[in-house]
Amino acid sequence: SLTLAKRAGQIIKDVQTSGTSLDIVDKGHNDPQTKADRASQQLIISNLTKHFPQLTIRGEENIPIEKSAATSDIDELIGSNLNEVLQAKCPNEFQDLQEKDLVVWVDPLDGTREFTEGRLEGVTVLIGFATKGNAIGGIIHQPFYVNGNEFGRSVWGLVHSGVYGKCQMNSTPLPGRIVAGSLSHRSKTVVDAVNACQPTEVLQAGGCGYKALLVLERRVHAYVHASRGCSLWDTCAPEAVLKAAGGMLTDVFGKGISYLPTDDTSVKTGVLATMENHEWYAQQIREKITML
Ligand SMILES: Nc1ncnc2c1ncn2[C@@H]1O[C@H](COP(=O)(O)O)[C@@H](OP(=O)(O)O)[C@H]1O
Ligand SMILES: [Mg+2]
Repeated sequence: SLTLAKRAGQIIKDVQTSGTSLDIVDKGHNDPQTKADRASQQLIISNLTKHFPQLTIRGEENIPIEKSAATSDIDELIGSNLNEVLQAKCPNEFQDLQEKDLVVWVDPLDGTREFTEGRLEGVTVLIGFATKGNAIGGIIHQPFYVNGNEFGRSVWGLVHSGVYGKCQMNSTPLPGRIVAGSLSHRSKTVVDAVNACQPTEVLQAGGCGYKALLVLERRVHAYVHASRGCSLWDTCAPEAVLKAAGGMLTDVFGKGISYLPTDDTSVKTGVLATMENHEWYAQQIREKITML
């Protein structure tokens, strides 16, 4: 999956630099899909299915998956990521997990609105793993990340094991109370919930995966999205990565999210993510907001 997330990121970059039409399909209110979303999902799901046919896989895009999209160059690339992956210790409780016990939630391109508008930092590829309804592992790949000579990065985590890849935890305490909120999906309730947290600063940014990285690296104190708009593929990988680092991602009222493979994939009670003081934020929101 790490290999696939990186390769999908390259496909997204290739689409962006090709300068050709993004072939945008409007999936509904403020929910675009581009050819990069479709190609990324084809690649990830066809290859995962080829290697692990018994997995339950749910992807954001409603497209038929073609077996021919699984290519052998992926098999060769997997070797180059094995060392990185094998450094992680698999916790005892997951050692007996079988393919059929896992549900994989795939967001092939999180932050599509930002992608179409050229705000590329917020674009991520998200692959999350759940068992018995709980998020246990996840990859957040950020194809347009730039840091010196580094272009693109993957951050991944396994609950009770740790967080791996390229992330830089801010070690100095962050002043004030900085709350990250949506840039492209703002309603009165979304704004009210952010304000309920008494922010000293609000950072509007695109993408659920990107905002989870802001929380993880302690560039914001909390990510709050009081909307019914996020889906399980948006939150599974971010939740697993944050939990692996000792943080939390729940609905805005502080209640856990179930990742069982139901037909209804929307996270109807919003998203709250923090590394500390999670319950305080949930309490502030509960006092001001009763329903979304
Ligand atoms: N009100 C809403 N309507 C539609 N989609 C929403 C939404 N709120 C959040 N989302 C989805 O949640 C993800 C993060 O949103 P945001 O950037 O506003 O934080 C985006 O995923 P995708 O880009 O994968 O479609 C977006 O589509
Ligand atoms: Mg998404």
